[in-house]
Amino acid sequence: MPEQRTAAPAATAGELLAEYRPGDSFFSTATRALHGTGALTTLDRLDAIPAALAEAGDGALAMGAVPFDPAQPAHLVVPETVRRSPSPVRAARSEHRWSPLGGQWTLTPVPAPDAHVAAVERAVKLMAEDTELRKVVLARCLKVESDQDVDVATVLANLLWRDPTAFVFAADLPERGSGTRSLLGASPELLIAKRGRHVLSNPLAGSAPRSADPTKDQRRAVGLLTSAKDRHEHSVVVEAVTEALRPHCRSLSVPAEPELIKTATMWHLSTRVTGELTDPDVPAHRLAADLHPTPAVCGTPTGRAFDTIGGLEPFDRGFYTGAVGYTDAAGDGEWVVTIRCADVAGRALELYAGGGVMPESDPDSELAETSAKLRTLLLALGVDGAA
Ligand SMILES: C=C(O[C@H]1C=CC=C(C(=O)O)[C@@H]1O)C(=O)O
Repeated sequence: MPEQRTAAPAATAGELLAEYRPGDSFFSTATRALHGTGALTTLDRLDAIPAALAEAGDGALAMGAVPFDPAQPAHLVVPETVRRSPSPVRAARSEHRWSPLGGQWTLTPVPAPDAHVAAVERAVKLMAEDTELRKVVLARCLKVESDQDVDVATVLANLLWRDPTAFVFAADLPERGSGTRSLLGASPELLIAKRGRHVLSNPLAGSAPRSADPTKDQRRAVGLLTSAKDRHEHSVVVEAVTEALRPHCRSLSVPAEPELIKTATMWHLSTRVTGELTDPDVPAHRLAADLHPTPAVCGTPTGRAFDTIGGLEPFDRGFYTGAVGYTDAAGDGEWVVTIRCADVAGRALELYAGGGVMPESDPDSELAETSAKLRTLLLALGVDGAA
């Protein structure tokens, strides 16, 4: 295999965005961005990354996406060329504007909103009958079709413009028919970041929609922070993340109380779990695989929740609620939870949003929460419809 080429760094993430073409890989955090073009090789398993990177040179990295179902193939690429931008991505906001996408849109919810409410009711009933089942994350899909090909680069730029501190990504996916297929999103949730000995995971769970009215917005934030149901939902995820990281860490720090974080559309309860690895050679993707799927996207206990989701959701999640990110040749990397995302091919997009269902969940509020979460992508498309 030829070695991966590292292009001269770009001054800004906006410069990288301007070079992005469908089929490329893009990943940005609040402080830096990466753009991969071409493919030296593609891989369908995370554990194939170290051997591929050993052939691709000292500074090489692999990028890509892992589906929700760990038994399904991943789609990872060792790009031919990687270009980085080390500057804060926030700057990208002043560099370009939100751009409209042309075309007429048709929106089809799958399942219909009433059916999602019924699925949540069913999950609540299942948890009442079987108290071992403590949490199930139920999602819905919104099929969005345009009368023209979707301009993937503009959707990506709009996502970054609205949420410059989110983890904004574009990953190439295996084609369904003809043409490229991409996974695009702006996730607020860090599954794992690993640098040398240090690891950070930032589980989120417990949500409230933002409001344009500042007083209402603040009230919702305080309501979330003091909600017993949301704090319970959050603690289940923190517990699972801590348990998955503990065997790898010689020290682990877990704040006792969650804090609030906000995206352009949502408030979330957030906990930053930090640790020091016993073995600094454990690569980032291995930690991601051990953490995935957390109860932020699946439930507790994992196997029971996974089967319940299979019985209640009328679609295959595919790459939604998987993980997306990169690992470099040193084993360092960042993997985020694939939420607030869309699977795009040609004129069609599939948008997804879900929420953690607890024994005390209110089904109508769960539906409203998924509608609010879908707005991340709808705003990037410029679609102003009720989801
Ligand atoms: C599953 C999703 O969100 C997860 C992440 C943050 C908060 C969540 C919640 O409050 O339910 C979910 O666990 C999604 O956005 O589709």
